[in-house]
Amino acid sequence: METNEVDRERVPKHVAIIMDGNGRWAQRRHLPRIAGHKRGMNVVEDITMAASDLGVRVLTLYAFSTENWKRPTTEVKYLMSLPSRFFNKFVPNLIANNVQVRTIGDSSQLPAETQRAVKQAQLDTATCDGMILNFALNYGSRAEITTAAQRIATEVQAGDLDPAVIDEQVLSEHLNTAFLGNEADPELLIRTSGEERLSNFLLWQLAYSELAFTDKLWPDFTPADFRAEIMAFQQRHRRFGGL
Ligand SMILES: CCc1cc(N2CCCCCC2)n2ncc(-c3ccc(F)cc3)c2n1
Repeated sequence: METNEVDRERVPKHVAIIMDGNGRWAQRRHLPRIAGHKRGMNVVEDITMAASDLGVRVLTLYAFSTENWKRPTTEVKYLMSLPSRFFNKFVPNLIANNVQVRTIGDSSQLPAETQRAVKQAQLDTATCDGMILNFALNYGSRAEITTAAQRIATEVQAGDLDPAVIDEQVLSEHLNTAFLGNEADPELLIRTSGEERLSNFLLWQLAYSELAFTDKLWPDFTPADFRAEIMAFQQRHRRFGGL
């Protein structure tokens, strides 16, 4: 049965998004690339509210990859100012909607001001027990898995871990997403701008996820587009009287 409403009983618990197309959006309008990133930041708040309203438990957003350092210095500098801009503008609304901010990735390499803003936002929202808004910052999945392997090997070497007990659960517990427990693996990945690649994002966690690719550029992605992706996900999982 087709429907034009989201079934709130079957909303994916964890949704991950690769927010692509910001530079292209600006170029099509003969604007500087950073105009696309600025617009994209406002879309982050719109989609965060839409996801929270639908009852999504975890929303993971790929904000800055380990590969993004290769971009022009001026663009990286602007990107690194966005967390502060985001929180100055949206923290009151996040708290009003009980949204908790978390991050994954190696934040130690970010500028001090960026780290400060992110740490402050996590402190300000630590008691919120609604949706978790999880920013992937200076994140790379292969680096995450490599670090997990190194940590497991160190525990074995120290005699704290028997190699015989190393299973998928043990590896998951050593990933950045371990704090998400049973909700660490996204049920749905959305990537905007028409690119159909994972780009070193959550490679372990996405093993069984539905992958949705839309041609919409991130700055043009609306709450209605987000709800349409959730409905499409539910259509893929529609029950025909079975389990
Ligand atoms: C650090 C790069 C970056 C880029 C970026 N863009 C640019 C590229 C993607 C589209 C969205 C806008 N956003 N948008 C929000 C944040 C943000 C990150 C952490 C945080 F705790 C709060 C907000 C952000 N961060």
